[in-house]
Amino acid sequence: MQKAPPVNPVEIARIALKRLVESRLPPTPENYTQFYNAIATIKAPDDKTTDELKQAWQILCRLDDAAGEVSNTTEELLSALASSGEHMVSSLGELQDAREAHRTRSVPVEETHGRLESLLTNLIDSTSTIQSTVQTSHGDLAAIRESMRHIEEDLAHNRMMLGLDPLTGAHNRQGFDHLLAAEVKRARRHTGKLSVVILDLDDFKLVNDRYGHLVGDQVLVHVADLAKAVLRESDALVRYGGEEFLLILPETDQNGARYVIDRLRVVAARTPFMHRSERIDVSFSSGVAQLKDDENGRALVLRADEALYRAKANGRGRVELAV
Ligand SMILES: Nc1nc2c(ncn2[C@@H]2O[C@H](COP(=O)(O)OP(=O)(O)OP(=O)(O)O)[C@@H](O)[C@H]2O)c(=O)[nH]1
Repeated sequence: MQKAPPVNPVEIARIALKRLVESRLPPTPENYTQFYNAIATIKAPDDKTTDELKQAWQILCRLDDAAGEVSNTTEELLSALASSGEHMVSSLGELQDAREAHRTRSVPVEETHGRLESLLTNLIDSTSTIQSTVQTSHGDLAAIRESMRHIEEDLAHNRMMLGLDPLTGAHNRQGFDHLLAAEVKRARRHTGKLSVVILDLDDFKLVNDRYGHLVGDQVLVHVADLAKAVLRESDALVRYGGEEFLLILPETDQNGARYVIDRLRVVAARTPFMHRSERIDVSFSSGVAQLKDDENGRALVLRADEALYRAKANGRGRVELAV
């Protein structure tokens, strides 16, 4: 699988930093800006597939919202119809009583009596027609409500699949924005603790070159599985780039995040990927950032990315904490 082209400023900033490190220029703001602008110009988001995916994602979210609203409205309609149905049944009874009372009273005016009786009969007829319509609509709406429930389930499933990377089963970039925004919000409401780790496999190109892309893919799946085993239920694993993963760690400070990385390193060393009885060891570099007050998700990820590139520049296989 090829690395997706950059689609947002964080991605562009990430590549700019990488190129800056590779070119061995001092990381001054001027140099950074120059690289950023150059890359933003060259690598504008032009990948149709990614754009289409993004649109499909947005449509799905909107559809999901709309389905929720229709479902609520239907529910309200159902209860309104049920109560007005009850109303009609009781007025029907009242009308019948009135007709009965009128009949039993000896009213001499025959004509008035006749008119009144036919009026009451009409009223009874129309009320009973409305009542049977209400009954039919009630059945129809109940059926619509049931199919809406199925659509909601399908949409939820599609949205989940759209947010997952098909190779590793980790969340993909599409699902990531949504997840991170939700976790930043949650952190603000609770303890405020949230850390993000970006993890990049070292010299992964060598694995592909030596064993082929398919084996490279299997190694990526292996690493994702190890990460999933190490993470808590509430943590999220994102396939952030080709051979890059991002961990969202709620309720976790920098030290906790570092602990998670160390655990993953130990587990990866103990459980190497085996290819035809040959051991393929993977090492990774990582950058950790803990959410600051008044910082948004993008800025948090950018700081983790900067830390990652320091880890790469300082010799690989290491973890660096963001400043
Ligand atoms: N098999 C496989 N390889 C991938 C995938 N996505 C990216 N890659 C490969 O990952 C490699 C990344 O290479 P580089 O960016 O040079 O990084 P690296 O070799 O890991 O070296 P450093 O990151 O600098 O330590 C390339 O060979 C990509 O083809 C994928 O989905 N499957």
